[in-house]
Amino acid sequence: MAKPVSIQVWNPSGKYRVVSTKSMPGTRWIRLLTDNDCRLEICTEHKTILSVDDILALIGDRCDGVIGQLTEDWGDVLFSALKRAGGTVFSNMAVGYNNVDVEAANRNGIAIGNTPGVLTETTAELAASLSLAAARRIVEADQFMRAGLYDGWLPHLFVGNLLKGQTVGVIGAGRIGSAYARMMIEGFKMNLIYYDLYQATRLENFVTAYGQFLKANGEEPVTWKRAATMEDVLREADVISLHPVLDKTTYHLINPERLAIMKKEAVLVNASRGPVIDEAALVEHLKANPMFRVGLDVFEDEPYMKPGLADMKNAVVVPHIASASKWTREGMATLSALNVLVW
Ligand SMILES: NC(=O)C1=CN([C@@H]2O[C@H](COP(=O)(O)OP(=O)(O)OC[C@H]3O[C@@H](n4cnc5c(N)ncnc54)[C@H](O)[C@@H]3O)[C@@H](O)[C@H]2O)C=CC1
Ligand SMILES: O=C(O)C(=O)CO
Repeated sequence: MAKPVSIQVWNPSGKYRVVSTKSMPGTRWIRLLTDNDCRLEICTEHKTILSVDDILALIGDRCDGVIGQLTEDWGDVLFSALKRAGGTVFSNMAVGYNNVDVEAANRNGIAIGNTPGVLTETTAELAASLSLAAARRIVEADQFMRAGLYDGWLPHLFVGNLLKGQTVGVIGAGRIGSAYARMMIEGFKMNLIYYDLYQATRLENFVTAYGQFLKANGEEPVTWKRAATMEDVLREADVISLHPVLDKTTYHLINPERLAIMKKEAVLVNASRGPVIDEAALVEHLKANPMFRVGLDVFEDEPYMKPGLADMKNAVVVPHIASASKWTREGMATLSALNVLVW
C-alpha cells in the first residue's frame, strides 16, 4: 500500500478528477480545468522528484487524467494504474518525452500530450546564452571579479572566441535547433552547418535570404550547408549546439571518438537531454583540452554531474533551466491543462 501524499484541492465538487504531480506557474491552467468541471488535486509534497509509488498514491482508485513532469518515470506500472482508475490521458509538462514509454501508454489506451512550441524561443535563447558565456568565459571572469582578483586590464586576460564570421553547427535542426541557428546567424553573422535526419528547408531559405540581404548592404553574406554526416558538423563548426530528441539514435551521440574530431577551441552546448553526451568522456576531454569549452543545461544523471565536471573552469553549467521564462512556463502549464481537456 503506497504512502499517502499531500495535496491541495481545487473545485472539490468537480466531476472529473485530474491530478497534477507538481504545482505549475500561473493560474490560467487551474482556471481552465476548474471551469471545465474538473476537481483538481495538486501534489504539495516537499520532494523534488516523485517516485512511482508516490504517483500511484496520487492516482488512487479513480482518476481521469494526470499532468506530470519530465523527472517522472511514466511506464507500464503508472499507465496500467491510471487505466484501472478509469483514466484516459497523461499530459507531460515538457516537449521532450523520453521519460514516457509511449508503447506502454498505447497498450493501456492512455493518450499522451506534450508541450511543443511555447518553449522554442526561450530554450533557444538559453542555448545562445550558454554559447556566449562559454565562448567569452563569462562565468570564469565573474568568479575572478568576485574573488577580488582583478587588479587591472591586461592583454591576455580572459581571452575567448569571436563568433562573427565563424561557423555555427546545429545537430537536430527542429523547432529549437532552427530558432537557435537563426539567433546565432542574425545576431553574430555566423555561417551554418547542420545535421538532421530531415531537411530544414525553412531554415535554409532564411539563411539564403539573409545572406542576400547582407550582400546587398555591402556585408559578407552568411552561408548554410546541410551536412551529410554528423562528423562533418563536428569537424567544421566552431560552436556546436545539440538539439535532437533523446532516443536510441542520439544516446551518447557525443562520444570520445566524436570529441576527438572537434576543433581544439570549439564550444559545445547541450540544452537537449544529458545522455546525448557521454559526460564522463566529456570531463576527460575538458581536462585534456583547456581551450575547449562547454555550456551545459542538462546532465546525464540529473540532478548529479559526473565526477570532475564541477571542477572544470572550461564548463558553464546551469540546472536544466532552458525553458524557464515566465511566459513559457505559464504557456507550458496552459498547454498541459488543454492536453487533458481535449481528451
Ligand atoms: N533543456 C531544456 O529545458 C529543454 C530541452 N528540450 C529538448 O529539446 C528537444 C528538441 O525539442 P524540439 O526542437 O521542440 O523538437 P523537434 O522535434 O522540433 O526537433 C528535434 C529534431 O531532432 C531531429 N533528430 C531526431 N533524431 C536525430 C538524429 N539521430 N540525429 C540528428 N537529428 C535528429 C529531428 O529530426 C528533429 O528535427 C526535446 O526533445 C527535448 O528533449 C526541449 C525544451 C527545453
Ligand atoms: O520541455 C522539455 O523537454 C524540457 O526539458 C523542459 O522544458
